[in-house]
Amino acid sequence: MLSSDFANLASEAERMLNCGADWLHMDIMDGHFVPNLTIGAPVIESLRKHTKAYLDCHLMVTNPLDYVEPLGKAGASGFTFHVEASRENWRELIQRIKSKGMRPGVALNPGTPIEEVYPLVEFENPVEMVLVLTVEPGFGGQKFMADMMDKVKTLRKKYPSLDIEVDGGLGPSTIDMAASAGANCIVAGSSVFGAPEPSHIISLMRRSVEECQKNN
Ligand SMILES: O=C(CO)[C@H](O)[C@H](O)COP(=O)(O)O
Ligand SMILES: [Fe+2]
Repeated sequence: MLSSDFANLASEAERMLNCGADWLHMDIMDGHFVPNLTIGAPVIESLRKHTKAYLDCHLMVTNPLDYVEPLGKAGASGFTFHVEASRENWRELIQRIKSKGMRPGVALNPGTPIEEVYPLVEFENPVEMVLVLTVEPGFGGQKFMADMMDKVKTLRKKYPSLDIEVDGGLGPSTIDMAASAGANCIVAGSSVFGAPEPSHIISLMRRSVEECQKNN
């Protein structure tokens, strides 16, 4: 939703769901972890009044723990925090996210090695999704970093049933790389909102993921 018209968020959300989106990806940025500031719990709470959709919150914030309670109350569905922002407290974070009824995920920046997320996936109370950033976090509309696909391949080999989300620069020209590497949750902002027919882009990307899953 980062590429949506924020002044018309509810109708933009409905439009994307009508175009076939499964989830709404909500980029929460604090102007500190990343050099951009977007939305927080009050906006999630307002949007929740207009939709029952899965709100997939991606927290690009320095103190994710501070957001658990407000986002839980606001009606967030998924809570994906950054491994770079939770090296001291990820165990507590996962536990608190689950206790608020949200689904925990962990994200990693392009410069962070994939090994850093293994303990969170293998923990007795694990994260349920890994988000591999395929651009530097902070802004939509950037170029897809194909070299991040090695991370996706490594994760898929190690964890065959894990939800692996790719985020940044996904669209018709990059989806096959991500899908064949093993990603099964696709975030796309500018390619979808910038298309004359967003539904065509969404179904093209869904087909690519389904084809790759069939062949594996
Ligand atoms: O987390 C993000 C940026 O930090 C966004 O979710 C991502 O960039 C999606 O936008 P686009 O598809 O335009 O790249
Ligand atoms: Fe994101």
